[in-house]
Amino acid sequence: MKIGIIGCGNMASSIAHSIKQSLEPQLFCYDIDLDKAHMFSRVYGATKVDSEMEIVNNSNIIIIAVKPKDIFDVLEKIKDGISEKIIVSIAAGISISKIKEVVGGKKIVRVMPNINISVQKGVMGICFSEEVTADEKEKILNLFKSMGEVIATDEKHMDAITALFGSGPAFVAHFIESCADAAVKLGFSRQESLNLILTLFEGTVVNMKNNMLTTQQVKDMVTSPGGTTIEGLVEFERRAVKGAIIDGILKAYERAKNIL
Ligand SMILES: NC(=O)C1=CN([C@@H]2O[C@H](COP(=O)(O)OP(=O)(O)OC[C@H]3O[C@@H](n4cnc5c(N)ncnc54)[C@H](O)[C@@H]3O)[C@@H](O)[C@H]2O)C=CC1
Ligand SMILES: O=C(O)[C@@H]1CCC=N1
Repeated sequence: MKIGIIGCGNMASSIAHSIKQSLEPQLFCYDIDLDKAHMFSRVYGATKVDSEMEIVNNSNIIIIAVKPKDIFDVLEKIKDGISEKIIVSIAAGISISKIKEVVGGKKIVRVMPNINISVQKGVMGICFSEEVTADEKEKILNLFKSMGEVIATDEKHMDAITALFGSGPAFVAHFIESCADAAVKLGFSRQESLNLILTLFEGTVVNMKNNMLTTQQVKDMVTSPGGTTIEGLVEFERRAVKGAIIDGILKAYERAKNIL
């Protein structure tokens, strides 16, 4: 499989790291920032090329991993070489029809991954333009399934997937950080706090999954009448923490719908 990557930033690195764990693709890379392309090629064993079009000429699958504001520039540069090749866009909020406005009726795949793909624990949304054949869909689905859980979906759900799962790692990190700050406030060192809180999160997730526990069951098991936990939960409710988290995700969703 020949995979070309245009834009060698955070997501491209997560994708390359993940692909290298399970598959043996031939990787090609290009970035307008030459240092980034150089570093990427060294770390992931990718062949560095000198232009967007060279990526297209060398690859069957072209992953565009630039910021949404830069994608149309890239599409303009490659549109005449795409032909039957598969274009994969991971840009937030950029629809297949917007991409088609530049490149025409080509084989386009829109994917919304998250950084957790680098440890094969991503949650990804994926949708296809009608030009992509059933065989090609299967090939692309298998590629991304090697990086985590894939939701093959109607494009109308992609902005919600962006808010929930694309942005999700940052939201989870924010909650982890809040707990670690509390631990520091209570006298634990910063490093110790982070490690302990990570184990708290990991342990809770594994416990819930292995024992098929609902959130309510966990809360009931932990919360003693008149005890410590209810004090914390009541304060969270008083401060509307749950509402704030839901509103934050909805803000991210609105932004995904209006990214440009
Ligand atoms: N960071 C994340 O967690 C996620 C990001 N995304 C999407 O992935 C895309 C990339 O995001 P990041 O990796 O975070 O950005 P980034 O800023 O880390 O990487 C983008 C790279 O594109 C390069 N670039 C810009 N214009 C270029 C061009 N014309 N040709 C070649 N390279 C060019 C930049 O130099 C940079 O290295 C965005 O569209 C974003 O919406 C999607 C899901 C999650
Ligand atoms: O913040 C962003 O716009 C990108 C899309 C999803 C995660 N990061």
